Amino acid sequence: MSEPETDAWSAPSNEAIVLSLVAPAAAGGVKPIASFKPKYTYTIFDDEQIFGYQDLRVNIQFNASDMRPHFGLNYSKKFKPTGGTEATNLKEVFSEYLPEVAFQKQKEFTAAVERTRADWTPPGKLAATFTKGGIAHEVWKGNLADPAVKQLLNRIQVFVPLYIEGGTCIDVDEPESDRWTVFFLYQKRPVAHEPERLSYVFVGYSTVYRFFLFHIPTPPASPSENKSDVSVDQLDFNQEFDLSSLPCRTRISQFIVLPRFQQKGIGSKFYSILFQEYLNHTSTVEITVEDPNEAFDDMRDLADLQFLRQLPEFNALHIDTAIKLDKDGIVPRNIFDKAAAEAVRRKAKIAPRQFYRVLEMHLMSRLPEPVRPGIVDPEAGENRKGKGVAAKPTKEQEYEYKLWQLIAKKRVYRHNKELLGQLEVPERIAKLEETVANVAFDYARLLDKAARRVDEEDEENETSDGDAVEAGSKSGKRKADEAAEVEGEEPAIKKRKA
Ligand SMILES: CC(=O)SCCNC(=O)CCNC(=O)[C@H](O)C(C)(C)COP(=O)(O)OP(=O)(O)OC[C@H]1O[C@@H](n2cnc3c(N)ncnc32)[C@H](O)[C@@H]1OP(=O)(O)O
Repeated sequence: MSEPETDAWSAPSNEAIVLSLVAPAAAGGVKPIASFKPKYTYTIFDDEQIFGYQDLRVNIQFNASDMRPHFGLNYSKKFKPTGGTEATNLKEVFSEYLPEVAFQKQKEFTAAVERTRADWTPPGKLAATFTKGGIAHEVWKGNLADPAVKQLLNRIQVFVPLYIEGGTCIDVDEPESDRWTVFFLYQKRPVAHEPERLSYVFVGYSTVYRFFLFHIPTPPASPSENKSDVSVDQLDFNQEFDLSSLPCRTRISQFIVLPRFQQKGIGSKFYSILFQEYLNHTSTVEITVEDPNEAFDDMRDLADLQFLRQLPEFNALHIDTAIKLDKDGIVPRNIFDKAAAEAVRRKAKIAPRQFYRVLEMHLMSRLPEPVRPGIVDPEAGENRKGKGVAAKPTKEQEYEYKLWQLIAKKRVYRHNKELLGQLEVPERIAKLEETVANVAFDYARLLDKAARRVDEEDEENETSDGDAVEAGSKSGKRKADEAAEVEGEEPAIKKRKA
């Protein structure tokens, strides 16, 4: 028997799968609000190919409000099982990612969408509202221990493998599920046939995990002091105490804005709301992000820069040009006021590496114009001001630039110590120079974005359940091929920024 012509029976999974948000249609049935294709399917299908169908379309529909899913298949021909080869069982594959309700009949799904209650609201509690592009948005916050939050998360987790490279779904049944907080982002849109009524349209979500911090206790100066120094030994597990009041590190784990809603400033706003939420949260000592990708990194860098620049004590940080460099080449400790910087960092609850990167970016933006790195390609041998003729810097300006480079070199060296330590000294120096040039290029790119940003947010009304201070920003693509980190701990080398 001849082998099946696999090409004729294979379909690229990124093309064959179509996800859509639907709402009740005026004349009955459902109507699509938005459709989009997955970005990644390699964790689900080998070589991102689905075998065994012709003219295949995998339709995954979601009721735009409660996100009840429906899995549907369309194809013109299915491969007949031959000698152990058979068509991929798509229902079986997707049952790992979608809840059981997704596999009910289309008419049951349609009836459920039609039945959506007019007063339906997302689970949890309303945490913040904002307006973007004239559309009202709401952020709802709930704990994973809440069955309604768990149900909604179960329905949308399929977006993790489809949109986050290397992302993994949360085990919603894990014993300590109450450590997860989920933020759901919704738009409120007028219903087509009843324009005076608004209905919820799911836009994205984020999950946040709480790590408790157990420190070796340092004796407090007074009994009332030192809320954050808690030792496991000090806790009396026979007594009832509120775990949620313990100091913690809060980690943004997954963060998704659906494709239809991207590139509109919505992700930046959502991040700022989360950041503000935990800035106001007394138990949170530090806000970190789990393995961010380049787009998220850019969004966060700009948001953090914008937020920090609102703090006078951050703006007061500067390069101390009076500092003298030792002949032995040891980098002085206080090129900027380290104690003051650390105080700002703690107040802003930003993890050390992220904070000191943003500070470097800010200090670079304050360098005198003739020495300030611009958007040039260091690998193309362009000078730091690009191909144009740069004004000649003074000696003092050159010295300030050198001090800035030393700050960046010291951090980059510490961050990549192991890797750089394997190189011979001349190579090590060259690699460090090259990395810092790339870092400067990346900062220049981000600073350019920050400067060009038209901040529409002031004209938009916004409220939140806490004090509404925003750190909104936009996003972009990152270039550096450098180190990654588990924030708050020492980093491992990974494709990210230095
Ligand atoms: C911790 C983690 O989960 S890491 C994984 C992050 N998640 C993903 O990668 C999943 C898929 N991607 C996404 O969910 C989204 O693309 C995100 C979250 C990364 C970014 O969300 P977005 O809503 O697109 O961000 P936002 O719109 O604020 O910024 C993106 C771009 O839009 C631009 N933009 C901002 N406001 C506007 C606006 N009003 N109009 C047009 N463009 C705008 C920004 O300048 C930015 O441009 P850039 O790409 O040149 O920098």
